[in-house]
Amino acid sequence: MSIVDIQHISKSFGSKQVLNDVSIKIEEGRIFGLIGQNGAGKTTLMKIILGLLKKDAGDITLVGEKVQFGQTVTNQAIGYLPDVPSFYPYYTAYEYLLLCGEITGLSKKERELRAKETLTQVGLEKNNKKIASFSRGMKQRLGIAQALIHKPKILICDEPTSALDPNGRRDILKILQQIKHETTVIFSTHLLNDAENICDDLAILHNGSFVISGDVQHLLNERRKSTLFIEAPVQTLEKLKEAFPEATDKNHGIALHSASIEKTQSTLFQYCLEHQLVIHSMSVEKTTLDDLFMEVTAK
Ligand SMILES: Nc1ncnc2c1ncn2[C@@H]1O[C@H](COP(=O)(O)OP(=O)(O)OP(=O)(O)O)[C@@H](O)[C@H]1O
Repeated sequence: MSIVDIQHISKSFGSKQVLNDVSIKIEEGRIFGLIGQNGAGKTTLMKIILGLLKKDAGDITLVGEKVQFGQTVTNQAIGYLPDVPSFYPYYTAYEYLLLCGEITGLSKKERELRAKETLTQVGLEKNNKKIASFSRGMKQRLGIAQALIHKPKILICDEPTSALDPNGRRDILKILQQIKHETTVIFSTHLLNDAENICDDLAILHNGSFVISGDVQHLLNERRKSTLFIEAPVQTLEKLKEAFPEATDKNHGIALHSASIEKTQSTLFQYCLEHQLVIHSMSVEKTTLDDLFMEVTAK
């Protein structure tokens, strides 16, 4: 079931058209990656979903309700983590979440419970220090806890990993993966590796339009490459190069290009068996999100 339905959204700033008739349905219980280069319009679209920015045309339906600019009814279903979240530095994480819970209208008992639950979700439950001493990664995790305090159906994160080191990024991606069954995650990024690691679905925004969208694994499988890599002892590689003259050297093995990977794979296996050749590994070159992005944005 789609939890967010974006239909024919357009938005310009002066003469600059940032979004040009974009439509997409976002499915419940999945992680949706909104991918695009800097300035592609990701934040603009997120702000329109949040009712914080006026669209020029189109409609957005969120959990069955139409999003209206300036009205916050639909935001009860959303938790939002801006790209640079700001906090009161002299609070502890727990105190800060109690305050957020109060602003959201939770009762004292509910906010105490939710503050503890969300801190556990983001791995900050044992931290009693003031937020001022937090690393960027800890602040980002606290930002997620704050966005989840009212148990939203959707979490929108704007570039949540962009400013983090590898450990901080890994922590955030892990949290997003853990919560997706309860909270549909929409996150924007230009870090293709992060998107490939955790997104179920994605859409790539380029020149104001979605140039491609869909299930990530499906999109990558559709573009499966036609190169086979073989790693083997030197003697085997030499014999294979004689038998398959089209093979080229690659790293510590050989690469074989073929229109029919399966056929080549089986011919090669057969050849190795017949000649009693040992191979270490045989793999099909993987298409990455980076490859896909380059392909669809080059047009
Ligand atoms: N309030 C505004 N007034 C004028 N131009 C704006 C405004 N907000 C955004 N823009 C322009 O719209 C374009 C898209 O901006 P947006 O912030 O949505 O991109 P983004 O994909 O989120 O980029 P980034 O990854 O750098 O955050 C940019 O060229 C930006 O300068």
